[in-house]
Amino acid sequence: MRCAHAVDWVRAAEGELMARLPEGTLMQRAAAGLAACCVELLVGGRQGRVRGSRVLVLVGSGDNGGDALYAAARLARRGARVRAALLAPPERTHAGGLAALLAAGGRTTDDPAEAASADLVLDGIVGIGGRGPLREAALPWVDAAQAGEALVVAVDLPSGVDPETGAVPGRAVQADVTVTFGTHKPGLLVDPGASHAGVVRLVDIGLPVAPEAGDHVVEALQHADVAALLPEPEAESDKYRRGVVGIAAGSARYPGAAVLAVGSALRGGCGAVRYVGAAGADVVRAHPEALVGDGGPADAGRVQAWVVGPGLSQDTDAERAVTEALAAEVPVLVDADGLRLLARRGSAPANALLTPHAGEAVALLAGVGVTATREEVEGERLRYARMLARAYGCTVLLKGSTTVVTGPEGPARVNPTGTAQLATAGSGDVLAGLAGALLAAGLAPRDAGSVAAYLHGLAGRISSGGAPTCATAITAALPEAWRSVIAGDTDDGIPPFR
Ligand SMILES: NC(=O)C1=CN([C@@H]2O[C@H](COP(=O)(O)OP(=O)(O)OC[C@H]3O[C@@H](n4cnc5c(N)ncnc54)[C@H](O)[C@@H]3O)[C@@H](O)[C@H]2O)[C@@H](O)CC1
Ligand SMILES: [K+]
Repeated sequence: MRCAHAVDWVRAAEGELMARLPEGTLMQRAAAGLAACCVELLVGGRQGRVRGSRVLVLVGSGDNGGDALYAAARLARRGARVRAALLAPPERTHAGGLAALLAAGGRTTDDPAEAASADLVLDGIVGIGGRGPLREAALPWVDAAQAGEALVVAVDLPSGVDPETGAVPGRAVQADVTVTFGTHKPGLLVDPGASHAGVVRLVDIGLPVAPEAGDHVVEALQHADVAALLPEPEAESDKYRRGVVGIAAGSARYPGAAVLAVGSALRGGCGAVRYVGAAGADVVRAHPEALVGDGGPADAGRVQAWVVGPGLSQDTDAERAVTEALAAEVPVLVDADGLRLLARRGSAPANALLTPHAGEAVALLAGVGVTATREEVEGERLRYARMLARAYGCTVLLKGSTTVVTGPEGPARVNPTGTAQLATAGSGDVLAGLAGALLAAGLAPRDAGSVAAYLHGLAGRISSGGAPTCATAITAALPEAWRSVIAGDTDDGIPPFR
């Protein structure tokens, strides 16, 4: 599991550690890790070696600039031609770092053309002390670097990305690689910040970051974590013991949503799928193994979890389905039209899992008296997901370029497997059915939501392979995604936090 800690925690943990270590130890650990990563990139890059390669360091006024300068000094000692652009006045530039770089043969520069011709640009403008967008003085350098061929390596965090939220309030560095110290920062794991970070490398500087300590605020599952959560049939299992999921979805106008949700639920690890709603004939035709009833959730017989909402419409039958599913006293996943109906109530049972996209999140927020736009939700998805979880008193899975799953308390989970190819009609219905099946199989709402998002993202990648995909193909790829997780295949192929 990858964990991210809040900035205050990082500063406190660094303070405690620094008090026990000789001065400068942590910065040297950070700089050594950063330099090692740059060496690897330069050796693997167009120069094929460190000696003679051109490195430009963008240096801000804080310790982030210090890290960058010390790392650059190490590269200069190995023969790189290093230039430093000092973006802050000399008295606010890290003195020790600058002295080390000059002693190693590096020079300062005022010429942004250096950024255009560099092999590697180090962004040491701001780290966890950064607030707001890139400032004026940095722009010519960053523009030249991004227009050129250089690999852009962000030090701790791409400058211009909010460390806590991942918000990008204006211009920010677009990094190829981010080398972060001690722990991930939340802004690296959540879009839009995550999309600016490129591949994220973590350098251990000795902070006590074990997930078991529970000090982190954001976490991202990896293959092994998901494998440990997946339901597995036991020798004595039968379809009822494995769990039955009820699906109240689809309408005369949108039968496809029901067909898709049932199809993914059938591949989601529970024992049986019961369907109720207006699309029974279509569901049976597509999935003869589904159990189909004509009443509402209250007449459906026993299930271990409900999924209510995909393609349901918002008429009185739909309203009844939502009311009955919520009253069933089993975990209930509410999606799509179900969310619009739920917004009118302004609350949900504690074992509910709400799965809005940003637009539905806006409606849910309005239901509890909060006005926000879609763009605001997408810009600060951690904050709004948490706000919804607290207001409705249950677990919320906020879909989007980084899907966030969170309860009212505890770390938020962000999904690392997503791909823009998942933004296709019916994809949400597939996710809902899959998560509902996992709920019925006994996973807690947070686990069911995050495991479903993980598998759904993998299946999207498998079915896409870079080409457009569709909801039916995503469903068909779910077994392969599941197998790759339990086989312990490497998850290196997943660009981190994209
Ligand atoms: N605290 C520690 O023990 C360690 C800190 N480390 C490094 O130190 C960094 C934190 O250092 P600082 O606390 O000095 O903070 P930063 O270096 O992140 O930046 C703070 C400085 O930047 C200015 N600033 C804020 N927003 C800006 C913006 N948008 N544009 C330009 N300037 C802006 C502030 O006025 C302040 O002078 C970490 O990100 C990490 O790189 C590492 O060396 C590891 C150890
Ligand atoms: K930085």
